[in-house]
Amino acid sequence: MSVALIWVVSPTSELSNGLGFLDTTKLVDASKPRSVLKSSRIKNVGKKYRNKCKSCYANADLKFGYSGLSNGRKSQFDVSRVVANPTGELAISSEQLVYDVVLKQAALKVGNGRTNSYFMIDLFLCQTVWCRRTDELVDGPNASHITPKALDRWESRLEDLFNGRPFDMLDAALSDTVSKFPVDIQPFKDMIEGMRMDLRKSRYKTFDELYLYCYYVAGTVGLMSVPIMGIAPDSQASTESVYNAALALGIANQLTNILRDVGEDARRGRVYLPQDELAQAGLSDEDIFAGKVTDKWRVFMKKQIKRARAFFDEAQEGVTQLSSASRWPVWASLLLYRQILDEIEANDYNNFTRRAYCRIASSARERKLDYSFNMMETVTRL
Ligand SMILES: CC(C)=CCC/C(C)=C/CC/C(C)=C/CC/C(C)=C/COP(=O)(O)OP(=O)(O)O
Repeated sequence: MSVALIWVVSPTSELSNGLGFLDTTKLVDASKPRSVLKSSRIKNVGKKYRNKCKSCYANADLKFGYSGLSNGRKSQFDVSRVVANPTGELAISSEQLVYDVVLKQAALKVGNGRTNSYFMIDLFLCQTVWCRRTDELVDGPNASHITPKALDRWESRLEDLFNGRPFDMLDAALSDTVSKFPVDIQPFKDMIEGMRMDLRKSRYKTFDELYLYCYYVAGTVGLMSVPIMGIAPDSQASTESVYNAALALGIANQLTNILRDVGEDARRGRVYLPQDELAQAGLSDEDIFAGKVTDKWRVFMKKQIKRARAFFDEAQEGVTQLSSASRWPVWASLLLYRQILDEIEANDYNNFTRRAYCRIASSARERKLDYSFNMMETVTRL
């Protein structure tokens, strides 16, 4: 089971118009028309987000007052979540907006994961197959033929399968899963939106923009997974905090992927790094295309790695709350994926021409991963 889940938790996927936003939503510009969804979000922003606590967000430098899941809940609406967009207008951060989806998911009843393990693998596979097929649309062999229209068709197929009208056998398997578990369509739609974003965009001005992309392509997978994995019956944690941790794991994985693949992405003309942070570090796209490891690059990378680790830390707190059947494989995947960050460091931050791999457990002890192993042992005893 563990092996299956380790791979199950690796699809790349993404969020949509369903979320009601594509770029940061303006708080103050009343002159432009907005959708009803956007307006209602804006109205509720103080109420809805005042208990939100994450801070591994925004600027890797400035906002590392990170406070995790179990502490640091803020009693006031967090002003630091309101960011200024490049034109100087105040806007709600992507993290705030994504959190709205977390709250929506958390309101659905989650089971305790007391399901036959093989059955659970089947369910995961259905979901993973769908994520993989979605990802293949923009990353697979036919990617150059994929248009926004094709993604629209994929989305209506998704709606059909959620309504019990699957198109093919694979859709039918997922259709069956979503009829048995409290799985919401939103993260699935949002993943398709991530594919749309990938079609139209190859640069991210700020971390806020990148965060949204990471939610679309990976955070969604975390949200989709919780209802199937289930929460431990004796867990004292709130459902919201478990979803938050799942979201954080998706974001952490995607940020890690991005840092690992800088060179590969640059060769495809893509830079998934916040442009403003590159500029602050005295770097530009040209430096990335040149692919030279300089001191400036090392400093920049250290901050990016620190941020990714903060998301892993946040995720870690939620893993122990999962049902016992899901805990171990999620832990294993978290530890293995986080190791990629160590590998980037070990490669002296050369992620232009050297690919960082996560080494498999057998060599872990020589690689001084005793800590990780102790953690795994602890978790399996829980
Ligand atoms: C922590 C709690 C409470 C629950 C866990 C919830 C889960 C399973 C979260 C994991 C989410 C996840 C696996 C997101 C996908 C992340 C990602 C970047 C996958 C990379 O996919 P590929 O495209 O296959 O990567 P490669 O580029 O290596 O091929």
